[in-house]
This record gives sequence, C-alpha cells and structure tokens, in this order.
Amino acid sequence: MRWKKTASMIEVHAEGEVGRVVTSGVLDVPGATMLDKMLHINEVDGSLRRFFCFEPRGYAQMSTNLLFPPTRPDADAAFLILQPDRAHAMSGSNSICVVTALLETGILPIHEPQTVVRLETPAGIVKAVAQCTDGKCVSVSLDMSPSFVDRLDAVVEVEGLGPVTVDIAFGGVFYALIDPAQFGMAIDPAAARTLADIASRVHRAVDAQLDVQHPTTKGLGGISYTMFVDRDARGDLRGATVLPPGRFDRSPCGTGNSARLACMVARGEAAVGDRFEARSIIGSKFDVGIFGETKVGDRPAILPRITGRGWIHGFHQIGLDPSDPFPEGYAVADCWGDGMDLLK
Ligand SMILES: O=C(O)[C@H]1NCC[C@@H]1O
Repeated sequence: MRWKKTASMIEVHAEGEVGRVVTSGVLDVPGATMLDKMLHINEVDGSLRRFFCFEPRGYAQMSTNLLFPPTRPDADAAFLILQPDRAHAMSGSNSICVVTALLETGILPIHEPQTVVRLETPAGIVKAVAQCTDGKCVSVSLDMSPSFVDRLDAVVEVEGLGPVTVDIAFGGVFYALIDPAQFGMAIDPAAARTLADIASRVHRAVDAQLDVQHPTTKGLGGISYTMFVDRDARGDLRGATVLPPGRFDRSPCGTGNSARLACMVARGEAAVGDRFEARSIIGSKFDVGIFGETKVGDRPAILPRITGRGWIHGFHQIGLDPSDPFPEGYAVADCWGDGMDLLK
C-alpha cells in the first residue's frame, strides 16, 4: 500500500442526514480545547476539511465527524463536525450519528435500556441519552446548547430579491431563520433548487450586513446556516436548513430547531415544557422540546431537547495516492449548489 493518507469511517445517517464518523487516520488536531481545534481548522489549516469533504472522497450532502478523546474530565468523547465550508461548533443530527456509531460498534460501552454519553463539542457539553435495545440505539435524546435570540425581524437587502426579513438565533451555531411565505413559497422538495438558491443569497447578505457575535464565546460568531421555517398540513413544525454551498439538511435539524424554539419563546408562541414534532424536507422527524431556561451572558436562553434516530449504513475507507492530481479534492456547482463563494 503506498497511500500518503488513509482513513476509516462509519457511515451513519440521522433521519436521513449523513454524518460519517472517522474512527482512524486522524490522531489529533492542534488545540487545547475543542474550540481551539475548530479554530485551527478554520483559520490555520483547512487541509483535513478538504480531504474529507471535497470530491472524490467526499460530496456535498454529508458531514464528516472527527472523533477525539475528550479534553474535559466531564466528557466521554469529543468530536468536530467538518463540512465543505468549515468546521462547525455543534450539530444535532451529527451528535446522533456519533452516539449511534460509538455505542453500536463498542467504542463506548452500551448499556440497556439506557446509555448516557457526554459529548464535548466546541459549543460545550451535550448530554446524550440513548435508548438501547438488543445492541441498537433505538433513539437518542440530546440536551442541546443553551439557545437564544440574537435579533427578530431583521431586514437584509438581498441580491435579486430586495428586502428579506430573517430572525437570527443561536441553537449551538447561529442561524438566519426565513419564512418562505415572504417569497410566496413553502418548504417543498420539488422547489428545493429554487429555495436553496434563495437561501445562498440570503446567507451572503446576512454575512455582509449583520454583525452576529456570541455574547460569551469569541469564535462562535457568524451564521453557519440559513433555515426555512413553516408548518406542514398537520400544523407540525417544518424546517429546511440550507448548508453552504447550497444543499438541504435531510434531517429536521437539531441546532436549527433549537434556534427556532428560542424565537418561538421570544414571540410567546412556546414555553418551557412544550414539545413539538419537527419535520424535514424529506418528511423525517425529530421530537423537539424545551426543558428549561437559563441565561447566556445577558441574554435569556432556553434549554432545548432534541430526540431522533440514527442508523449505520456502511463502513468505508478512503485514502490518497501520492500520484493523485487532486490531493485537496474539488467541487463543481452543478451538484454542490450556487453558493460556491461561501466555501473557504
Ligand atoms: O441537526 C443539525 O443540527 C445539523 N444537521 C445538518 C446541519 C446541522 O449541523
């Protein structure tokens, strides 16, 4: 074997959203904390992100999760979420994928009927409670990051669309939440390309026109994603997160629904103790709820809880031959999306 780099991973999806879990090939990333490691990838050396996320080893519609030993004594494992544009601080679907992989392959011991896993992320500790039967994680409940509103009904000037109203909120990462009705649209898989194009334009406008900062943690600023929010015919929450360079989350989105719940509480549309069904653009489901409240800096914040399911669907090995002409991979807008400028 003459490969310059080799990595093994577990292929997992959570309610349709793929979150690969790397189990070998990456020993560590410089940084004393998970936030430091994320900033190293985003500000110093993005080669790992490109190796895993770009073609031919990667593709747009997935995330790659790097596993690490925890840097904190109160955590069982740590992970970083790599996507084509950057490493991100927290992710609901990816947390479900990581817990499913850790427990169903014995990296951490599985206990029945319930296993608690404390995950360390750049956004802090996420407590995961997995319901386990016959060696399967039947469901995973996540106590998400404290979530809060940055601003409601902000207006940005969007190329080709004019003024667009968004809510900016934090659910583990920052979101621009968009009501599609302002474009005469609704969340519909048949309109996915049009909606994804709109979302990429809104993302650019928010980046350029709004200064979004976390009140207590430098390095968590700026929106990660945009998310269309509406309700389905049954009145259930329906959400569709668009990730750079312009593709939809296949899951209902845990961090996005956490941000949405914070906005609903701020508008008096929800309260502590409420629970909802949240659907994705493909109809998959998370149970989402609010189990407490707190403060983040001077901001009132909620404690969301997200429950969903993950499934292992493969085992995978990738590598780099020294003669490969594309050691850092490549991406083309035909299937990656119109927001190629949003990639680093
Ligand atoms: O569920 C979530 O929070 C994630 N799904 C893809 C984008 C977000 O990180």
